[in-house]
Formats: sequence, structure tokens, C-alpha cells
Amino acid sequence: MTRSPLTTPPPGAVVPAAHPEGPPPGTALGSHYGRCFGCGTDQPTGLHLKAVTPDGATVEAEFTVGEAHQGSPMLAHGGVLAAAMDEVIGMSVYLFRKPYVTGRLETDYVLPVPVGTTLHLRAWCNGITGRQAYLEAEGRIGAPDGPVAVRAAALFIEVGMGHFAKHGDLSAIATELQDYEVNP
Ligand SMILES: CCCCCCCCCCCCCC(=O)SCCNC(=O)CCNC(=O)[C@H](O)C(C)(C)COP(=O)(O)OP(=O)(O)OC[C@H]1O[C@@H](n2cnc3c(N)ncnc32)[C@H](O)[C@@H]1OP(=O)(O)O
Repeated sequence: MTRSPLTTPPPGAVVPAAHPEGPPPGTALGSHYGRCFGCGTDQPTGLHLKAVTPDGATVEAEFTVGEAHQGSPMLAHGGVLAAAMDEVIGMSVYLFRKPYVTGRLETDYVLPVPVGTTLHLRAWCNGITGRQAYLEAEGRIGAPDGPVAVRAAALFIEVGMGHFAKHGDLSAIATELQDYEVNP
């Protein structure tokens, strides 16, 4: 991955272990919010990522590139692929049971991705220090060990739940999120 210093963990950053109250290995993660563009089942134009955590600390997901995801004819739009990477990285840091948002997302596009392709995505954490989490993801064509089509590195910033209450609509998600204190 070609990565800037901003998404490279500094010395002393620690890779967290799986959270003791997190999902057990092999758990399907479902959607954190039904209308999420990345994983929501109630979002007709979304990516409909299907994710599982193999170990409670990383995420594997599948994303099938659809007709609505084209940039050039019959090839995936780069912004859509970046959104898939953002989502799977967001899901992985969410495993540590603190709310984070994307601060910076860097993407390498290695191969074109035709419509109809299923991308096998994987995301993991390279280290956390203070509020900053350094994460990485890759997307492989057709199989978990298929050719790498896209790579991403990200800096996520920890926020309180008040972030979503102040800037968004926390009540819309309160019934779906069981793992957080939703009253900021
Ligand atoms: C409702 C719950 C949901 C849970 C969902 C799970 C779902 C999973 C799916 C999710 C879907 C996918 C997820 C999504 O799509 S999340 C949606 C996309 N992201 C956003 O909307 C975030 C918008 N930005 C902000 O709100 C603020 O800027 C944040 C909160 C990020 C920081 O503002 P805040 O005022 O709080 O803090 P600070 O400015 O003092 O910064 C703190 C530190 O961080 C460093 N820094 C900050 N930004 C950058 C940057 N760009 N590059 C490099 N460094 C950066 C900064 O220098 C400082 O460092 P230091 O001085 O301490 O060393």
C-alpha cells in the first residue's frame, strides 16, 4: 500500500485485542443502520456489504459491483470502491466498541473491477494511539485469495456519541444500535 505519514501508525501505537464484549469469531455483523449507504438493507441504492468478523478484531466482507456502481461503461466507479473500503474499515474499528469517523482515506486502484465482480474485502487495524486509529483494507477479485484490485489506508478519529447527536440524527439509529450509550 502506498501510504502517507498521516495514515501510518506512529511508534507506540498499539493494535488492540478483540473487545471482551465484542462479537465472537465467525459472527455475521449485519448492518449498523438500515439506511447506511455501505451496509444498510433498507438503502436501495447502497452497496449492501455483507460482513463477518473472523476473529472479533478484523472484518471480511463481500461487495458485488452492480449496474448502479459504474463509472466508465461496465467498470466500477473509483468513488464507489472507496466507499466500500471506508465502510469495511468503519466496521472493523467499530468492533473496538468506540465510535469513530473517517478523518482521512487513501486508496490505491490496482486493477479495473468489472460490473458483476464480487470483491472480497478485508479490513484490519494497524494501531491506535489516543483518538487516532490507523487502519487498512484490501479488496480482492472473485475470491479471498484472488488478485488485489484495491487497497486503502485510513485514519479514523474517535468521537463521542454526541458527534452524531450534534451533526446528525442519533434518534434514527438508537433503536438499531444496542451496544452504545445513546444519550450523549
Ligand atoms: C451512531 C454510531 C455509529 C457507529 C458507526 C459504525 C459504522 C461503521 C461504518 C461507518 C462508515 C464509514 C465511516 C464514515 O464514513 S464517517 C463519515 C465521514 N467522516 C466525517 O464526516 C468526519 C468529518 N470530520 C469531523 O467530524 C472532524 O474533523 C473530526 C471528528 C474527524 C476531527 O475533529 P475534532 O475537532 O474532533 O478533532 P481535531 O480536529 O482536534 O483532530 C483530532 C486529531 O486528529 C487529527 N486529524 C483529524 N482529522 C485529520 C485528517 N483528516 N488528517 C490528519 N489528521 C487528522 C488532528 O490533527 C488531531 O491530531 P492531534 O493534534 O491530536 O495530534
